[in-house]
Amino acid sequence: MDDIIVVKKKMNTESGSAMIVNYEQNGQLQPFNQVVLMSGSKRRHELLAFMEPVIQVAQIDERQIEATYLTQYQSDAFLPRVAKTCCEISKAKLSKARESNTLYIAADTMVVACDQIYHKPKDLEEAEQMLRSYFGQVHHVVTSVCLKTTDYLDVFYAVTEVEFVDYYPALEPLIQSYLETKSSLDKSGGYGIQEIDPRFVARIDGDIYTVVGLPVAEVSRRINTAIVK
Ligand SMILES: Cc1cn([C@H]2C[C@H](O)[C@@H](COP(=O)(O)OP(=O)(O)OP(=O)(O)O)O2)c(=O)[nH]c1=O
Repeated sequence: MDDIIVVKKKMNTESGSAMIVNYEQNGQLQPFNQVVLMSGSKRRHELLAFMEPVIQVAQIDERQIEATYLTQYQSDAFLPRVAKTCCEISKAKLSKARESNTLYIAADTMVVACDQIYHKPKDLEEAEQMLRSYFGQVHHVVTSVCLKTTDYLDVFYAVTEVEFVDYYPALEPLIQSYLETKSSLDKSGGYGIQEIDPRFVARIDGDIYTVVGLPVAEVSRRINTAIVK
């Protein structure tokens, strides 16, 4: 993709990596009388509840798509390479979305830490390794979004930078009690920013809802803008 455009780069951070980037745009949003959110994520359901969406879940092989596009984008720096790959996963979630008068929405969230993609942990041991690796470090959370009506496609990604505090021993019981909840297991990167102890977090640079799984203000803005056009 040569036509990647940085739409917004509002955050004046040291690394300047909190941003929203267009990936693919075609056509104009058409009138719709229902919204379908293609996601099994409870967080996304809550964040988009104001649109009263119908919920469907796409069955796709995310790891296969990931392998294909990480190869295709291998000349990019790691973060945009992952983010573009993440966009392809969101697109794939809508590949069978064909009903007319319907706005389809899909998203995908990936955590990039230590130059790796952190997926959902396979067990609590992996969740613990992921969680501990964040302390004293900066990592990035990418959420891609695909908006689709019959002749309209808008795919973009948002990046939020998250910094955890340096580890200190008094955090230990807080880490343990978070892991005991087991709620890390269904989350990319093994944690939920909305549920970890707030003392873990030193800084969030970007939209916190990008971390939770859907940059909902940007979604809402794009839909409204498209309607006005
Ligand atoms: C990093 C992070 C992720 N998450 C969640 C959001 C997503 O539900 C999940 C990322 O996995 P995804 O594969 O993006 O989504 P999903 O499998 O839950 O749902 P679907 O593919 O059907 O849309 O991690 C949080 O809730 N909080 C966080 O801080």
